[in-house]
Amino acid sequence: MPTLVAGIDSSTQSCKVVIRDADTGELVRTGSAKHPEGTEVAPAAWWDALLEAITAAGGLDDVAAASIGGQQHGMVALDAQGSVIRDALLWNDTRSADAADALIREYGGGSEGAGAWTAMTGSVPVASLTVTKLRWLADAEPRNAERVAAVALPHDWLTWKLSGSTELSDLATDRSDASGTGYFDTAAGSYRFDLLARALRITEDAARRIILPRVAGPAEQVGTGDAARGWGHLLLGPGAGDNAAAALGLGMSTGDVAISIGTSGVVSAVSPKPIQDPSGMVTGFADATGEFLPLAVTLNGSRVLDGAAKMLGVDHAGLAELALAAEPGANGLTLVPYLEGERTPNLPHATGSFIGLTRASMNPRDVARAAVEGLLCGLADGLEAMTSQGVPVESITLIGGAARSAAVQQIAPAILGREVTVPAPGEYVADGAARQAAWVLSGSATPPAWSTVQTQTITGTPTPQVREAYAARRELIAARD
Ligand SMILES: Nc1ncnc2c1ncn2[C@@H]1O[C@H](COP(=O)(O)OP(=O)(O)O)[C@@H](O)[C@H]1O
Ligand SMILES: O=C(CO)[C@@H](O)[C@H](O)COP(=O)(O)O
Repeated sequence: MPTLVAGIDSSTQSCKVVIRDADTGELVRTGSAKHPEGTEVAPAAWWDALLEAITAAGGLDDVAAASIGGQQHGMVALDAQGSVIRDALLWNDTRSADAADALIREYGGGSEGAGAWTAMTGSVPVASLTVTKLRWLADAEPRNAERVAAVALPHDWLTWKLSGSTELSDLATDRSDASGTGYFDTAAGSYRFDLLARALRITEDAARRIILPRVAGPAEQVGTGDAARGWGHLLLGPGAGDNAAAALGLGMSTGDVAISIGTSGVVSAVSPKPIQDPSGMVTGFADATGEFLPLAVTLNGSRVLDGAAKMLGVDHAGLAELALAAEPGANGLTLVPYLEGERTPNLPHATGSFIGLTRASMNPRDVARAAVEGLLCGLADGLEAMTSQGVPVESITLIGGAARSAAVQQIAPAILGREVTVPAPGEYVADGAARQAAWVLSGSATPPAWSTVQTQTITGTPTPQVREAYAARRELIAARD
């Protein structure tokens, strides 16, 4: 009987579980369950979905270790009894945009404030980061803020739930997710209680009494499963932020870039040194192995295509067919896809716009093409921001739900100006978590060398004119919103 490990991806839209052979990485079974809609979610819904996905994956009775990768930044505020104080504000909830501005102003504002934050944490605060959500809580719901005894992130809280513990001191996380809070010094690898204090408008002494999950090493066991559920045999890994878990699942190293098109659009790259970008385009997070994982993240990923398909009355295959039937540039039509506001660039109150509609372009093919091109142009901007920080780019791998779109796969090389590789459809975040679990189990210095991911390489003729048109129109929207 092979030794089995479980990897979990608790992402924005769903929870996925993969069970793999710890030695070879071979996929044994899977399960998934949906998450509720919305940018404010009761963490209990993630727990229910995790239990459902575990059951769908055949349970954990024969599994030796598990790790969780999760959507980053979500604020899970706990009281002294370990109860959730209010629904979690997710990474894509923009109500804390003013709080982000205020936190930057308090350090000098503008480039001075942004520079101070990158020096302290690696990132400029935007509404996505937990620190801004805590400031929002302090200002909008002071009674709730007063009750905060611990702050966790989605993956930390779920790992704690898997353990069955109700002791706040058992909360544990990893560097990758801690680095996305905005109160963690990513370069030094330690919490900044002064920033937690500032966020909550309390003294640093009071902030030090708030429990933040212990930051475990990349392959450190953080507990065991809940014995009451029959999981006492299960070793628990520290888990990771979803993007860091994906990097582990893909086996990325310096020079490799992943472009993930899930709910978020993410450009990520492994870096041996911390990245600090005061422009805020690139966030200087950590990875799940001891290195760094700068990201450029948009709020508008797969749902741009979900929305376009719905508008055109087609499914995803139909949308891809329409987009591929159109010419590059969509007859002059551009979609600036800020449907949920935007984070990169930081335009939390922006809305989306079709620009350049004419009688020639007002047809389903060009609308579909503009949707795919607009989505990819936002990601190309993120890639450019990454290279401008000196991050090397040798290969680009497309992952996430919308990377299954034939149109995304075919049009990406033209917009990015580089070939892309597309791995077989899979759950790379959950796979990375499973690899971490196998690493924890092995006790070895490096993650297990599972067989490499099979990929297909796709090339295309670059279409810089499409990006130029997009850039000009993006600036119109930035000036407007
Ligand atoms: N073939 C496809 N073409 C375009 N989008 C797709 C396709 N298949 C799935 N998606 C979209 O991918 C998203 C889910 O991807 P996923 O990476 O699991 O997201 P998340 O990690 O944010 O929960 C959904 O918005 C879904 O509609
Ligand atoms: O905010 C970020 C990263 O900074 C997002 O990438 C979230 O981590 C959500 O990821 P998906 O659920 O869209 O994959």
